[in-house]
Amino acid sequence: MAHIFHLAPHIDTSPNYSNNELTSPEKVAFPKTDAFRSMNAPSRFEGSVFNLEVTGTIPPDISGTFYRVQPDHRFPPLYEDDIHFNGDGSVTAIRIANGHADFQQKYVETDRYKHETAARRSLFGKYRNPYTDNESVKGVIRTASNTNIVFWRGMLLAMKEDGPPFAMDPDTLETLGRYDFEGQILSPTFCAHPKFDPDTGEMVCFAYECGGDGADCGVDVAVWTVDKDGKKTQEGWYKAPFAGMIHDAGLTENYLVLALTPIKMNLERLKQGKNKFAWDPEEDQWYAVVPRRGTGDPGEITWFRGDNAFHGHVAGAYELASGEIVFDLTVADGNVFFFFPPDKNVTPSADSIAKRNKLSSPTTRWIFDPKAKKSAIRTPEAGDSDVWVADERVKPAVVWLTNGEFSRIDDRYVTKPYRHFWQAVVDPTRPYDFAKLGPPAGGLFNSLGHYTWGPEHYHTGSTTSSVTNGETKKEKAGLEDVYFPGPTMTFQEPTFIPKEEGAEGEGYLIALLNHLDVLRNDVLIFDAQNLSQGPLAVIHLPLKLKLGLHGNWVDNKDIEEWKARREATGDVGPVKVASEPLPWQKKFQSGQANGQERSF
Ligand SMILES: C=Cc1ccc(O)c(OC)c1
Ligand SMILES: [Fe+2]
Repeated sequence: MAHIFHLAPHIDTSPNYSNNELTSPEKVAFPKTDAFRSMNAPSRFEGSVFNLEVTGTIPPDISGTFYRVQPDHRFPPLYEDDIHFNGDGSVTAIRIANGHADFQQKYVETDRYKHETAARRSLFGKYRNPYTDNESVKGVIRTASNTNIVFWRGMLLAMKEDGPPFAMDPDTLETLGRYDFEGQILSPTFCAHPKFDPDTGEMVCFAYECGGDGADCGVDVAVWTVDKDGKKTQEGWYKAPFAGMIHDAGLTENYLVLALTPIKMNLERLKQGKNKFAWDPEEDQWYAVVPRRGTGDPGEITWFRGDNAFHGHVAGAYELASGEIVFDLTVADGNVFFFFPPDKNVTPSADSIAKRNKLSSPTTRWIFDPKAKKSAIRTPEAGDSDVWVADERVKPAVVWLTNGEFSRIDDRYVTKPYRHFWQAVVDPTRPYDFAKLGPPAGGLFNSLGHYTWGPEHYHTGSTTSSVTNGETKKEKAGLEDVYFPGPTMTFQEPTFIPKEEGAEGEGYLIALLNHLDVLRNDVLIFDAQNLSQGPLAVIHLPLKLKLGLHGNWVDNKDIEEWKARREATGDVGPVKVASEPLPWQKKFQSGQANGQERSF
């Protein structure tokens, strides 16, 4: 009898691509590339699993939900060489109470999702490149909402920096709609890393490439504060020195620090249907110190520049009594985004060989003086707008060779001196079963680390003098507590679960574990200050998720309190989603749009 694969050989052998482009929308074979292999093979699962299997004991005082988001392409991409970051946002909820855990997962129903569902195929093309889209979706918000999922005033916001957030119901994961802060924020782009001030309840957020239709490769940057009652209280519009990526930020009592990474957009390249970003190995890494209560005057920002490097994620940030800002993040010494190599038209001399596996990514401490002497410069990209740059280039104050990424802290210490941080760690000295597994999808994050800054780096309120010395200290700057699970496993980003009324760092750490051999995930829970003893509980998922980006823990008390406030009879009432197209869409509809000419 003929085997099904002989009757329908295309399932196995014929990818539905020719010349890199999708040929037939009816077939559903995904590319056979690394972006869709191993842990990142398409999953597309939506649903729930009640009462997950557990080994060990989930501490009974844990009561809340771990929300996280992953890119997970719903359909084969229009281009065979598509990247993981272009996948549709799929949100996972691990709900924990009384020692039990339940699982739910659902896609964010963005405008992109709705159009592609109706067509049963991909319509949006390359990562952040509308010139590669199907004609039928010109003028549609293209964000996949796949990078972060945060809890804000009783709703979940699914975020990606290329578009506005989408609001979801924390209980059902139903998508409520696009969220525009009740008409207060109408920018075409937003951020995936808003910061929450634990003292004031404010959300401080930002956007880049936000001056046009969200795809103009421009230098506009905006910063907003929304107070705890949802009212926008501050807005400042600025120009960056060049059109680069601003992915993460740090918040102190008085400043937002933005990290501008030398990975650059280019409109000509975009119009040619090519990559949005290209690594520029000849450009500096930049930081903008922006006052939280600023107005948009270019002189109120101080830009700091240091030697070329690639920013990872921010651990903590705070101000010293001297007024200087301590800003900690991982900084890699080369292009982490190997899929955005240098553009030969921009940097002809660049060495384009991907050397990601050799990158070093230490936790790097900078000390910025907001009162540093600065001068106005002009750049071709910023045109006739002044960019105020500190006269002295910056060097790291401390370089701690932690070799990880996805730094997290106890979020109650955002804006404050902190001692503890956690990372997904790359430990190349540990065994990895390469023969069986091939290259590790997403990177060799084979360990989880807990780091405690030593006494000389922990700045209690009494620190008054400048700690800038111009000399970079390369050192083990504190205690290292690392857990390695075995040669067939990697971790995703960890998230801290605070103990009620606990001191800084007192609580648990939750993280997804990837089993690369059997392609399945577990959720591990650790004593946050003793990772090396191993997990307290292993929650077994019966399926493989994808490699996600970011997640956050939400206490059940907050979920319940806001649920009551969001009832029709509650003091706040139901979430009000956007009711009108964004300004750039209205312009597009009236025919004045920046041209997105390319058609398919
Ligand atoms: C660093 C992560 C990062 C930056 C930009 C993105 O669009 C993204 O999508 C998942 C992820
Ligand atoms: Fe991020």
